[in-house]
Amino acid sequence: MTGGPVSRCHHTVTTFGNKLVLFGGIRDSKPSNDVCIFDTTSRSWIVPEVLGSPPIGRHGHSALLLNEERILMLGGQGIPFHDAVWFLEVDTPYVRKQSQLLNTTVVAWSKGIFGNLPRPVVICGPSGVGKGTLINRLMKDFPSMFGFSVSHTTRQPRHLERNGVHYHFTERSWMESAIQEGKFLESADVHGNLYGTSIAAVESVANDGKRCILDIDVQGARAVKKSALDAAFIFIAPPSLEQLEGRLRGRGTENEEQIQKRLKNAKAELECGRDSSIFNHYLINDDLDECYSELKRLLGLDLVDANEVQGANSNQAWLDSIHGHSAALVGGNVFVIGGDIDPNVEPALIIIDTNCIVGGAPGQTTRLRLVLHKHRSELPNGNHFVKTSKENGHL
Ligand SMILES: Nc1nc2c(ncn2[C@@H]2O[C@H](COP(=O)(O)OP(=O)(O)O)[C@@H](O)[C@H]2O)c(=O)[nH]1
Ligand SMILES: Nc1ncnc2c1ncn2[C@@H]1O[C@H](COP(=O)(O)OP(=O)(O)O)[C@@H](O)[C@H]1O
Repeated sequence: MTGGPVSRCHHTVTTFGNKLVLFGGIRDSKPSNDVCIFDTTSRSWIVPEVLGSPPIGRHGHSALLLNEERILMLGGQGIPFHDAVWFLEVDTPYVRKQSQLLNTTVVAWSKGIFGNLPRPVVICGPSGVGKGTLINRLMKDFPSMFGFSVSHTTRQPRHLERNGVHYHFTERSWMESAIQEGKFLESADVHGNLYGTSIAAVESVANDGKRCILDIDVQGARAVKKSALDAAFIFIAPPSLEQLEGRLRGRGTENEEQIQKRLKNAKAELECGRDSSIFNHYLINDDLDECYSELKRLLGLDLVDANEVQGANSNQAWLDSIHGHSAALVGGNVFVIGGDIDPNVEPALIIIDTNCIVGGAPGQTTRLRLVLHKHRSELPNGNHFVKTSKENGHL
């Protein structure tokens, strides 16, 4: 509890049950991204635990509660189109679970995306099967399309492995407390070391508009399957255990004891790979080029020229820097009226459909849909379109 948030202006306040959720505004002359909650029953302020990577600070945005579970934050001065929609989850299953775990009030950020973002890809398979080789090739051929989820691990770095690129190499005690604090999407003991995917790792790839690739073990795959992350699961198997052993030895990164441990674990992993309730696809990495072609086919890349792939959503500017507008919710449609989109562009009417949204924290919220976007000159009766539409009974 505190005496209340620092004074500000151009923020929003949204009602949620008996609480008021305050977000953003100009604070100390800068756009803010903090979240404060006022409990109207106890008349006290709560500073919640905020999960997920937050949006950059904003002011002049609008906020609407959807389905009594998440607040849609829209626009803000100087905020580009691709960053204009964010959701602050206040009572989703994820938030409820994290609140229980952390025994405090929790809210969680999730970025809103128009249309479908390709699903993240989970790649699984025994040590030495060629996962890293295939993923490296994919990242090299399609750098603007894929981003690697950099896991945390307590294992020692190998020669040429770089901290923050291949893994975040970490102390076990640090990682265990971060897991307790809910910062990890999943974590598992693998071959005697702790590995885990942080929520920040997945979000940072998704926030760059890229398709996230996760290289995780079968325990991790099981946990991700149960999470809100709507991923595609691919298992890579070796042609035989003998060839797997040959590749592991050939790589020369493990000692004999570690090789034996990895080969022993490989048998159970290979059985799990056949579990169609987890894995959508099962690939055998015999000939590397063939396996890579098959992987590309599964990911819909077989007809794509690697040189031509660009980032998503680059030319949609209709929500660019919208601020000072008002927004209202009718049947899952967000009606956005007015607002300074650009000093040279007149206010508009925008309708955004939220009925089909999927995903959410930890990760993005996708399938927002633009229903209508009109400039003022295109609306009936110019200046008075709100009044006129009320009279007409529709917007
Ligand atoms: N559950 C989980 N497994 C991971 C994660 N990162 C890597 N792994 C798995 O841990 C295992 C060992 O990885 P690594 O030490 O890099 O050895 P390698 O697979 O032999 O190259 C592999 O099966 C990886 O897929 C993670 O974040 N979570
Ligand atoms: N299809 C293949 N045929 C032969 N060797 C392969 C093949 N795929 C990968 N390799 C080699 O096997 C070793 C292990 O591959 P790696 O990508 O490190 O496996 P993982 O990431 O699954 O542990 C590497 O030396 C790699 O060059």
